[in-house]
Amino acid sequence: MSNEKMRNADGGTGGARTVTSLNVQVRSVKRNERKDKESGQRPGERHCFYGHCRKATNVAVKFNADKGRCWKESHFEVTLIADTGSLLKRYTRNLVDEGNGKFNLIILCWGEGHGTAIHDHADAHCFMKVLQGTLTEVRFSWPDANKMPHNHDDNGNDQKVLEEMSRAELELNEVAYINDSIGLHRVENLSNINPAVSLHLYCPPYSNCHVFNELTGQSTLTKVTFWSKFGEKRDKEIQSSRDPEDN
Ligand SMILES: N[C@@H](CS(=O)O)C(=O)O
Ligand SMILES: [Fe+2]
Repeated sequence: MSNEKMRNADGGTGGARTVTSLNVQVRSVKRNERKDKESGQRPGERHCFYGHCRKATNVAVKFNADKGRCWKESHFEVTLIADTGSLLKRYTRNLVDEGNGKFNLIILCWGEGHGTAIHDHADAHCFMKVLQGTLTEVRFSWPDANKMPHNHDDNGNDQKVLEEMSRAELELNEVAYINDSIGLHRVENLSNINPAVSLHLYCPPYSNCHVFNELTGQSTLTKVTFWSKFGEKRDKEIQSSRDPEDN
């Protein structure tokens, strides 16, 4: 985990609703590219991402989606309308930019105790940076009936559970990276008193992923949804559909 995680010198937040400072650099891209080649994933695709906040609520992201040659710059107004308070039962996913179809930039707002189910990332690269609070990331191996540790259910029956690979606390300004070749994960805000906010970049964007039952390894395909898009709250009906955070 620590190899994929790095601290940034500056950055910070001005509260749950507005991003006031952001500086993300992912220096492990080369290593991840190599991994991808080894695992045969997405041949020919290379991705690299960094963001820099020029002034409050403006985030510029340079994103390379074309083999390291052509840099595309976009500017985003990042206004968090999401409420991280206890009235919402689960974290909210707020789409900031669709990157012309190349990536999704999303801000996640986590109330106290909010967390995801164990999930994959639909073969996408996932970068995340903590903008406020602390998040805990637990990584799991993909289910493999031959390797999964055994446990006993309430009736004493033998069952195979997902294997935990690592557990890490991601603190303010820390950055993490995961893709499906690394494994599955669950992310949680374990604090009882503090909300958390994180910035996520998914490349390519995806609209479905799998959630996994920790006790059996069984997976379910799940649609991912947004609580808000471009600063506008989405319909209640859309928000209430099943999300990866539903267990
Ligand atoms: N990948 C999750 C959030 S995470 O921090 O695991 C999602 O997009 O909802
Ligand atoms: Fe995730």
